[in-house]
Order: sequence, then C-alpha cells, then structure tokens
Amino acid sequence: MTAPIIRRLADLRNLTARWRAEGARIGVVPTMGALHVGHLSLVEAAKTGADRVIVTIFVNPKQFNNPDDLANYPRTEESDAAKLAPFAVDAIYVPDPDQVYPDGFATTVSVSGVSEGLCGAHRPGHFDGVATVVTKLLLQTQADRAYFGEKDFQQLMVVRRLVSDLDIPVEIVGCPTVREPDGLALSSRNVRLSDVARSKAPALYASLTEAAGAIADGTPVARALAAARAAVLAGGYSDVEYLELRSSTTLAPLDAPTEPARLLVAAHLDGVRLIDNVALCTI
Ligand SMILES: Nc1ncnc2c1ncn2[C@@H]1O[C@H](COP(=O)(O)OP(=O)(O)OP(=O)(O)O)[C@@H](O)[C@H]1O
Ligand SMILES: CC(C)(CO)[C@@H](O)C(=O)[O-]
Ligand code: BAL
Repeated sequence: MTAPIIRRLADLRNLTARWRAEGARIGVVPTMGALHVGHLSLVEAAKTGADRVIVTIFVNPKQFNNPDDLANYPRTEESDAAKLAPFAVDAIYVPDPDQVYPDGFATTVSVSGVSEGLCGAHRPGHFDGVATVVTKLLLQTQADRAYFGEKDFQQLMVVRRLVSDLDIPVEIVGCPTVREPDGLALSSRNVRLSDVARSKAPALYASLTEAAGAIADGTPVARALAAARAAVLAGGYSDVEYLELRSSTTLAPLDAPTEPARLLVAAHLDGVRLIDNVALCTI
C-alpha cells in the first residue's frame, strides 16, 4: 500500500504525536527524491531499526550552490511513492517549501571543521544548506533514529557533528554505499550521464580501490593519489576536484594511514559531478 503523502508540518506533528504516545520509535530517511536502490537500502535499515518510518523528500534549494544543478535535479514524486510502496513506510513527508522555509526565515546552521575542504571547498554554502535543512527535518519529524548514506561521507560527518553539538536527541545511523555491479556508486545524478559516459563512469571507483590497495600495501600516499588522479582522467573524467586521504573519524587530512582512513574523491564526467569514497583496509 502507498504511504500517505504529508505536505504540512501540522499534519506530520499529529502523526508523530500519536506514535510517540504509543511508545513507537520513529526512524527518518531524509532524501531529495529520485529514489534509487541506495535510498531504499536506507529505508530497509530504518524498517529494521524503528517502529515507524518516515521518508522525507525535499529538494532543498539552500544546499545548491549552482542554479543549473538545482534546476536539473530530477523530481519524480509519483514514481518515488511507487518505489516505496513495497517497504510499507508509514509516511512520506514532502513538505511544501513554506513548511521548511516560511516567510522571514533567517536562521542558518553552520558546522565548521568537518564541513571545510573536500565538497565544502568546491560547493560554497552547500553544507550550511544541508545542516540547516537536516536540523529542521530532524526536529520536524521528532525522529529517534535518522539514516544517512556513507556515499555522502562528509555530509554524514557534518550531520553527526551538528546533532552532537546541538544536543538533538536522535541517533545517526550511517549505511554502506550501494553500487552498480561495475562499482559505480548509485546516485540520483547518474541518470544525467550519456550512455558513453556511463560506460566510463566506473573508472572513479576502480581508481579509488586501486589507490586504497596500494596505500595499504605501503605505497607512499602522495604517489598513490597522483596515480589515482591520472587514472580517473585517463578513464574519461574531465577533471578531478579533489582526491584526498582523510581520517575516518575527524576528516582531518592525513599524509599516511596512521589511523582509520578514507579516500574521498569528486570528479566531473560528461558535465556531471560525481563523488565517491572508500575505507582504507589497514592493519
Ligand atoms: N549509493 C548509495 N548508497 C547508500 N546511500 C546512498 C547512496 N546514494 C545516496 N545515498 C544516501 O541517500 C540519502 C539521500 O541522498 P540524495 O537524495 O542526495 O541522493 P543521491 O543519490 O546522493 O543524489 P545526488 O548524489 O545526486 O545528490 C543520503 O543520505 C545519501 O547519502
Ligand atoms: C540529507 C539531504 C536530504 C538534505 O537535503 C541531502 O543532502 C541528501 O539527499 O543527501
Ligand atoms: N547527495 C547530497 C546532496 C547534494 O548533492 O546536494
């Protein structure tokens, strides 16, 4: 059965108040829609970890630094609802824009540290937009648990930080990246790739895993990163925005894998900006 689509905060509050009175634990999966199997893996995790599940769909204008990116972002509410039907979620919250940003809205949640560098350096204002809307969605849904993908690893770190700093009573659950059989991380933006570009796209993940293996085997980090950058470009990407080794816990830049670490990358293919990251397997 298709879950009810809720567009007004007052209606959402009526539902969550009832669930809370029943003692139900609420899980939320925040999304921008154009749902794919990566999103659905978060929904599955939420169904296991909570008694009631809300999926939110809101294309948040405040996190788009590029107006074309916002204009081209896929909006597919009807098919999103159909994809959620087999999961029997309890509500789909698709807020009208004024329910998130009413007239006079003047607050920004800005997280320093983990939001700097990587995507933060290349998408000015992006993480302020993410932090602001995630704070609102967590407070609006009154969720006990919220599910985010590791594909957007820096975003996950920003969300963990803000929840801890602002004492929001919610547990943040990070979920592994779901990939196509050829390794490409599922992303709503993949649909914008031409067939030719799609065939080249796996070079990103292949280069990352190759570099991660080389670093684990003792190759100096700078050399492994340079080789990976060259491989991404040779694979057909037009430019590499960043390709860095960072701490998995603080996101601090690392010259060597002296603690749990991740390789993170952003690159352009066919005019589409793709991101990915992998954990380093070290002893
Ligand atoms: N391949 C994936 N595996 C696991 N989680 C994912 C994957 N792709 C997206 N997610 C998660 O789904 C949630 C909603 O993401 P979003 O709606 O931005 O989709 P998206 O595919 O990341 O879109 P895009 O990358 O084009 O912005 C985020 O927590 C994100 O990390
Ligand atoms: C977390 C999020 C739903 C906030 O708009 C978005 O950044 C996303 O889809 O990853
Ligand atoms: N997946 C993160 C949302 C964005 O790219 O704006």
